[in-house]
Amino acid sequence: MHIRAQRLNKEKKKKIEGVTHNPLQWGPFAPKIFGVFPMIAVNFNTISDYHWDEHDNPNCLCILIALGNFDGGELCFPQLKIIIPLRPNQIVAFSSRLLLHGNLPVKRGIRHSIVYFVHSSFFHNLRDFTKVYSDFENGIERNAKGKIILKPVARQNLKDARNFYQPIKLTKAKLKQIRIPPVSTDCRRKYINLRKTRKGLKAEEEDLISDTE
Ligand SMILES: O=C(O)CCC(=O)C(=O)O
Ligand SMILES: [Fe+2]
Repeated sequence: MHIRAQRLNKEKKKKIEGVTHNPLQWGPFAPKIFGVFPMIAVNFNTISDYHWDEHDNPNCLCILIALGNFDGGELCFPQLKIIIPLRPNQIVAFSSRLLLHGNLPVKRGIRHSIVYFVHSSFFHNLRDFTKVYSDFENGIERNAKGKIILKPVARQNLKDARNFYQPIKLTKAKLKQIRIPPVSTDCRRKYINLRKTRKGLKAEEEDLISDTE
Protein backbone atom coordinates (compact mmCIF):
# COMPACT_ATOMS: atom_id res chain seq x y z
CA MET A 1 0.00 0.00 0.00
CA HIS A 2 2.78 2.37 0.96
CA ILE A 3 4.74 1.72 -2.25
CA ARG A 4 1.59 2.13 -4.28
CA ALA A 5 0.85 5.43 -2.53
CA GLN A 6 4.40 6.61 -3.20
CA ARG A 7 4.08 5.77 -6.87
CA LEU A 8 0.77 7.62 -7.07
CA ASN A 9 2.40 10.47 -5.28
CA LYS A 10 5.24 10.66 -7.78
CA GLU A 11 2.84 10.64 -10.71
CA LYS A 12 0.67 13.36 -9.23
CA LYS A 13 3.73 15.38 -8.29
CA LYS A 14 5.02 15.18 -11.87
CA LYS A 15 1.65 16.31 -13.19
CA ILE A 16 1.36 19.25 -10.80
CA GLU A 17 4.91 20.38 -11.44
CA GLY A 18 4.27 20.23 -15.18
CA VAL A 19 1.32 22.57 -14.83
CA THR A 20 2.63 25.09 -12.33
CA HIS A 21 6.40 24.95 -13.11
CA ASN A 22 6.82 25.30 -9.41
CA PRO A 23 8.59 22.34 -7.82
CA LEU A 24 6.78 21.20 -4.71
CA GLN A 25 8.56 20.26 -1.53
CA TRP A 26 7.15 17.15 0.09
CA GLY A 27 7.65 16.77 3.80
CA PRO A 28 8.21 13.37 5.42
CA PHE A 29 4.64 13.31 6.72
CA ALA A 30 2.95 13.70 3.35
CA PRO A 31 3.15 10.25 1.77
CA LYS A 32 0.57 11.23 -0.83
CA ILE A 33 -1.38 14.21 -2.01
CA PHE A 34 -4.45 14.73 0.08
CA GLY A 35 -7.70 16.33 -0.95
CA VAL A 36 -9.81 13.67 -2.64
CA PHE A 37 -13.09 12.63 -1.03
CA PRO A 38 -14.74 10.23 -3.43
CA MET A 39 -17.40 9.25 -0.89
CA ILE A 40 -19.81 11.07 1.35
CA ALA A 41 -22.30 9.79 3.89
CA VAL A 42 -25.02 11.67 5.73
CA ASN A 43 -26.03 10.28 9.11
CA PHE A 44 -29.58 11.30 9.83
CA ASN A 45 -29.98 11.38 13.58
CA THR A 46 -27.73 8.35 13.97
CA ILE A 47 -25.64 7.90 17.05
CA SER A 48 -22.90 5.43 16.31
CA ASP A 49 -21.57 2.88 18.73
CA TYR A 50 -17.80 2.47 18.86
CA HIS A 51 -16.45 1.26 15.52
CA TRP A 52 -13.66 1.36 12.98
CA ASP A 53 -14.77 2.16 9.43
CA GLU A 54 -13.10 -0.89 7.98
CA HIS A 55 -13.58 0.09 4.34
CA ASP A 56 -12.12 3.57 4.69
CA ASN A 57 -8.56 3.96 3.53
CA PRO A 58 -6.13 3.73 6.49
CA ASN A 59 -3.86 6.30 4.91
CA CYS A 60 -6.50 9.02 4.59
CA LEU A 61 -8.32 11.37 6.88
CA CYS A 62 -12.07 11.28 7.27
CA ILE A 63 -13.78 14.66 7.67
CA LEU A 64 -16.82 14.80 9.92
CA ILE A 65 -19.20 17.75 10.33
CA ALA A 66 -21.93 17.77 12.96
CA LEU A 67 -25.17 19.56 12.07
CA GLY A 68 -28.44 20.32 13.84
CA ASN A 69 -29.53 21.76 17.14
CA PHE A 70 -28.54 19.36 19.90
CA ASP A 71 -26.77 18.73 23.17
CA GLY A 72 -24.62 15.64 23.68
CA GLY A 73 -23.61 13.35 20.79
CA GLU A 74 -19.96 13.98 21.65
CA LEU A 75 -17.41 12.21 19.46
CA CYS A 76 -15.28 9.79 21.50
CA PHE A 77 -11.97 8.09 20.78
CA PRO A 78 -11.69 5.40 23.49
CA GLN A 79 -8.16 4.35 22.48
CA LEU A 80 -6.97 7.92 22.91
CA LYS A 81 -9.22 8.51 25.92
CA ILE A 82 -10.46 11.68 24.23
CA ILE A 83 -13.99 13.05 24.09
CA ILE A 84 -14.61 15.83 21.57
CA PRO A 85 -17.68 17.93 22.39
CA LEU A 86 -18.35 18.57 18.70
CA ARG A 87 -20.85 21.42 18.39
CA PRO A 88 -23.18 22.05 15.42
CA ASN A 89 -21.26 23.17 12.30
CA GLN A 90 -17.91 22.16 13.75
CA ILE A 91 -15.63 19.89 11.80
CA VAL A 92 -13.09 17.28 12.79
CA ALA A 93 -10.60 15.22 10.75
CA PHE A 94 -9.29 11.82 11.86
CA SER A 95 -8.40 8.37 10.57
CA SER A 96 -11.72 6.56 10.71
CA ARG A 97 -10.08 3.23 9.84
CA LEU A 98 -7.34 3.31 12.47
CA LEU A 99 -9.02 5.03 15.39
CA LEU A 100 -11.92 3.46 17.24
CA HIS A 101 -14.65 6.09 17.49
CA GLY A 102 -18.31 6.57 18.38
CA ASN A 103 -20.77 9.00 19.92
CA LEU A 104 -22.28 9.53 23.32
CA PRO A 105 -26.08 9.63 23.13
CA VAL A 106 -27.74 12.93 22.26
CA LYS A 107 -29.25 14.68 25.32
CA ARG A 108 -31.43 17.19 23.49
CA GLY A 109 -32.59 17.79 19.92
CA ILE A 110 -31.61 16.16 16.64
CA ARG A 111 -28.05 15.62 15.45
CA HIS A 112 -26.98 14.88 11.90
CA SER A 113 -23.47 14.43 10.62
CA ILE A 114 -21.84 14.62 7.24
CA VAL A 115 -18.88 12.30 6.75
CA TYR A 116 -16.44 12.63 3.87
CA PHE A 117 -14.19 9.63 3.56
CA VAL A 118 -11.96 7.80 1.08
CA HIS A 119 -13.08 4.25 0.37
CA SER A 120 -10.11 1.88 0.29
CA SER A 121 -11.14 0.54 -3.14
CA PHE A 122 -10.20 3.96 -4.50
CA PHE A 123 -6.53 3.01 -4.33
CA HIS A 124 -6.95 -0.62 -5.30
CA ASN A 125 -8.56 -0.06 -8.64
CA LEU A 126 -6.63 -2.15 -11.14
CA ARG A 127 -8.80 -1.03 -14.01
CA ASP A 128 -7.22 -0.16 -17.31
CA PHE A 129 -8.45 3.38 -17.75
CA THR A 130 -7.44 3.48 -21.44
CA LYS A 131 -10.55 1.38 -22.11
CA VAL A 132 -12.96 3.65 -20.30
CA TYR A 133 -14.15 5.61 -23.33
CA SER A 134 -14.38 2.68 -25.74
CA ASP A 135 -16.20 0.69 -23.05
CA PHE A 136 -18.64 3.52 -22.66
CA GLU A 137 -19.22 3.65 -26.44
CA ASN A 138 -19.78 -0.11 -26.53
CA GLY A 139 -21.98 -0.18 -23.43
CA ILE A 140 -19.55 -2.34 -21.49
CA GLU A 141 -19.13 -2.22 -17.73
CA ARG A 142 -16.18 -3.75 -15.88
CA ASN A 143 -15.47 -4.48 -12.24
CA ALA A 144 -12.43 -3.10 -10.41
CA LYS A 145 -10.29 -5.96 -11.76
CA GLY A 146 -11.18 -5.14 -15.35
CA LYS A 147 -13.46 -8.15 -15.84
CA ILE A 148 -16.51 -7.40 -17.99
CA ILE A 149 -19.59 -7.66 -15.83
CA LEU A 150 -22.26 -6.16 -18.07
CA LYS A 151 -22.55 -5.76 -21.82
CA PRO A 152 -24.06 -3.85 -23.39
CA VAL A 153 -25.73 -1.67 -20.79
CA ALA A 154 -29.14 -0.30 -21.71
CA ARG A 155 -28.67 3.42 -21.71
CA GLN A 156 -31.23 6.14 -21.44
CA ASN A 157 -31.81 8.16 -24.58
CA LEU A 158 -31.37 11.67 -23.27
CA LYS A 159 -33.19 13.12 -26.28
CA ASP A 160 -36.34 11.15 -25.65
CA ALA A 161 -37.95 11.35 -22.23
CA ARG A 162 -41.33 9.89 -23.26
CA ASN A 163 -40.96 6.57 -21.46
CA PHE A 164 -38.79 7.87 -18.74
CA TYR A 165 -41.37 9.09 -16.29
CA GLN A 166 -42.45 6.22 -14.10
CA PRO A 167 -44.39 7.35 -11.05
CA ILE A 168 -43.11 5.65 -7.92
CA LYS A 169 -45.70 4.29 -5.58
CA LEU A 170 -44.64 4.81 -2.00
CA THR A 171 -45.28 1.88 0.23
CA LYS A 172 -46.62 2.35 3.71
CA ALA A 173 -43.91 2.86 6.33
CA LYS A 174 -43.36 -0.16 8.54
CA LEU A 175 -44.18 0.36 12.20
CA LYS A 176 -40.59 -0.23 13.28
CA GLN A 177 -39.46 2.54 10.91
CA ILE A 178 -41.59 5.21 12.54
CA ARG A 179 -41.97 4.00 16.08
CA ILE A 180 -39.76 5.84 18.56
CA PRO A 181 -38.42 3.28 21.03
CA PRO A 182 -39.78 4.16 24.50
CA VAL A 183 -36.43 3.75 26.22
CA SER A 184 -32.84 4.02 25.15
CA THR A 185 -30.81 0.83 25.46
CA ASP A 186 -27.56 2.74 25.09
CA CYS A 187 -25.73 2.61 28.42
CA ARG A 188 -22.85 4.94 27.58
CA ARG A 189 -24.66 7.78 29.26
CA LYS A 190 -27.09 7.50 32.15
CA TYR A 191 -30.79 7.08 31.35
CA ILE A 192 -31.85 9.10 28.30
CA ASN A 193 -35.48 9.87 27.67
CA LEU A 194 -35.70 9.67 23.89
CA ARG A 195 -39.16 11.25 23.70
CA LYS A 196 -37.96 14.34 25.49
CA THR A 197 -34.72 14.41 23.50
CA ARG A 198 -36.57 14.56 20.21
CA LYS A 199 -38.91 17.24 21.45
CA GLY A 200 -35.88 19.44 22.03
CA LEU A 201 -36.16 19.07 25.79
CA LYS A 202 -33.29 18.21 28.04
CA ALA A 203 -33.43 14.44 28.41
CA GLU A 204 -31.86 14.18 31.83
CA GLU A 205 -34.14 16.71 33.52
CA GLU A 206 -37.53 15.96 35.00
CA ASP A 207 -40.39 17.86 33.45
CA LEU A 208 -44.15 17.72 33.04
CA ILE A 209 -44.27 15.61 29.87
CA SER A 210 -45.22 12.08 30.68
CA ASP A 211 -43.22 9.20 29.23
CA THR A 212 -46.34 7.47 27.98
CA GLU A 213 -47.33 10.36 25.70
O1 LIG B 1 -21.59 11.30 13.55
C1 LIG B 1 -20.53 11.02 14.10
O2 LIG B 1 -20.04 11.74 14.98
C2 LIG B 1 -19.78 9.76 13.73
C3 LIG B 1 -20.14 9.20 12.39
C4 LIG B 1 -19.29 8.05 12.02
O3 LIG B 1 -18.38 7.69 12.68
C5 LIG B 1 -19.56 7.31 10.77
O4 LIG B 1 -20.52 7.64 10.04
O5 LIG B 1 -18.82 6.38 10.46
FE1 LIG C 1 -17.19 6.18 11.68
